Amino acid sequence: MIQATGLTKVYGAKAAVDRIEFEVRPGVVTGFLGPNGAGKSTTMRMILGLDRPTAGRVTVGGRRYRDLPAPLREVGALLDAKAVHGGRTAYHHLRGLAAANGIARRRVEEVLDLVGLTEVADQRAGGFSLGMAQRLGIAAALLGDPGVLLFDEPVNGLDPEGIRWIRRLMRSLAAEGRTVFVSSHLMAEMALTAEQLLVIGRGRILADTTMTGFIAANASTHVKVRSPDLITLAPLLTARGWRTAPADRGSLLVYGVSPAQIGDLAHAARLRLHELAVIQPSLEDAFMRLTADSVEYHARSRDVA
Ligand SMILES: Nc1ncnc2c1ncn2[C@@H]1O[C@H](COP(=O)(O)OP(=O)(O)OP(=O)(O)O)[C@@H](O)[C@H]1O
Repeated sequence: MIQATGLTKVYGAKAAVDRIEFEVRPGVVTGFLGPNGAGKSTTMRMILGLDRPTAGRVTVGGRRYRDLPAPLREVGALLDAKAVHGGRTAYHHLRGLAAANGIARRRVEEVLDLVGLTEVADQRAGGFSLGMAQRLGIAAALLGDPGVLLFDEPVNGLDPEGIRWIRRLMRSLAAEGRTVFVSSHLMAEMALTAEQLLVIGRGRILADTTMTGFIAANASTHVKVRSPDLITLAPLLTARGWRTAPADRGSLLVYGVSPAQIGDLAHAARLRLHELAVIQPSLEDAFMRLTADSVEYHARSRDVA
């Protein structure tokens, strides 16, 4: 369990993290989302004792990181996969960490095997691809068999097989009763991995809820209508007070209405429908709507292709 109370970090005149309160519980994967500059890394760094809070506190299993007697056995973290001494082999990197933390040599072999690096254990980590470096970082996080795991952008640079592997790993670590806290900008991936969500914007908590609750609360289902008679159909839809938005060619999105209502309307007007589909909102839809006011650096729409 990770607990923050009144957690604050001020840089100069700016509060990067502003009196936040949260609990990250064991047994589920909790996603940590926020636009660029929202305060995610600062929060993770404070959890790991790498930054000192300006005010408030954050604890792991009831204790601040710096008060943990054997930190690696309590918390494992992947923050920056490339922050490895490049001249060392993967094995020696892990062996050094294990020795410094009183962890048996046998465990080094176990974690190498777990992340699929056994065959390259004797190669220098400096020559590793980003994907291999991510795996090595994960091996280091798992070394002390900790109950709490933090992953900052863990799927960066991974191929689809690697992404799927991480997703399964995180879910199985949570299913074993561990606390798994993961940040990512990849919404579709997060939607598949996390059950619980913590959303931050401009240093404040914007949402602390389940994945399904978050999407339901911040985005609505809508219906996609494709019709060769759209020119006639569209005004009939808006005349009913239904909000519409253009979709791809020859189709419209209609909000707050069922497919049956649209089908009946089209039938009564003797208009043809070629497609009528319920579109479930995505995590990205919900996230964009919730954080629209919290984004630090907006691209002006005409700057975007
Ligand atoms: N060492 C520092 N000195 C001054 N300002 C900082 C420092 N570290 C972070 N900040 C500022 O604090 C805010 C939060 O930054 P942080 O890196 O925690 O955001 P983030 O949510 O991790 O962003 P990203 O998604 O871009 O990684 C930003 O405005 C950032 O510029």
